[in-house]
Amino acid sequence: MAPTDTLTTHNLTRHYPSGEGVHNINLTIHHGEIHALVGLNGAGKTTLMRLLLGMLKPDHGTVTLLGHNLQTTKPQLWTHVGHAVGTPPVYAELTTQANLTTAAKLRAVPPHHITTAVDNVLTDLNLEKYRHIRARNLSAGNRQRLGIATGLLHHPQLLILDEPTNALDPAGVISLRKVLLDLARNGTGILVSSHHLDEVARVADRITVINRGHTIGSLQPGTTDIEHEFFNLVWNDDQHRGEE
Ligand SMILES: Nc1ncnc2c1ncn2[C@@H]1O[C@H](COP(=O)(O)OP(=O)(O)OP(=O)(O)O)[C@@H](O)[C@H]1O
Repeated sequence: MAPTDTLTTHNLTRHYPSGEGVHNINLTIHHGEIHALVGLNGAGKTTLMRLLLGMLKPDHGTVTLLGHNLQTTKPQLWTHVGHAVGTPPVYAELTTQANLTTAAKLRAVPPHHITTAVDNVLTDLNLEKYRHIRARNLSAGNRQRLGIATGLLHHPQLLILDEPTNALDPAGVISLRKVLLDLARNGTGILVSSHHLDEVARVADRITVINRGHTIGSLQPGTTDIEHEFFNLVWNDDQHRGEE
């Protein structure tokens, strides 16, 4: 693992009984980069992210996270990692503010900095007017904003977001884009999955394509016809794998 990497994987593999899963994934996320993961429904994006975060155990392969083997790492390491993968980790009965304060404590934000960290993320993700609303009464989009906010309010060194914009309105997409660019500018390595190629192409430094559980190539964020490039890669991979 180079000092510039926040995360590397080596031949990371997890098979489901159906034969699906992810196979021999070698991935790096550098400090300060936004690395996008794109693929069709069922390609393996969530499975891969869950493996990276220790939510699933691999059959083979390793994950090195901030220089530590994921299997043997100490709990303190997680204070440098943020994520929003799966159901937002929010407490339905707590207000937006109380959820964020709790998340800040769990992520070891110094006590004297918690109020500022919470206020900043409420502003950055336009949640200020929902500060005193219980999470169970938030709309789906605002609950997604809150889930993302709990994942990044401690300015982690590594941030992993699965489909963070799927419930967001255009204003939310723009707010999140700015937040991610600011974090990356300050050194956070970010892995973000999305179905929206145009959107990820605006923020990503690198785009990795995953298909049928394999990483099959990368796309250049500035490319004009990026969708065409994407479908070419997927189509060629499908032809190559046939009925495998
Ligand atoms: N717990 C599980 N048991 C068996 N198969 C699973 C399980 N979870 C996922 N799969 C299968 O593994 C494949 C990859 O699923 P995954 O959720 O990782 O894809 P994805 O790229 O995140 O898809 P989407 O874009 O639809 O969210 C799919 O075919 C899915 O049906």
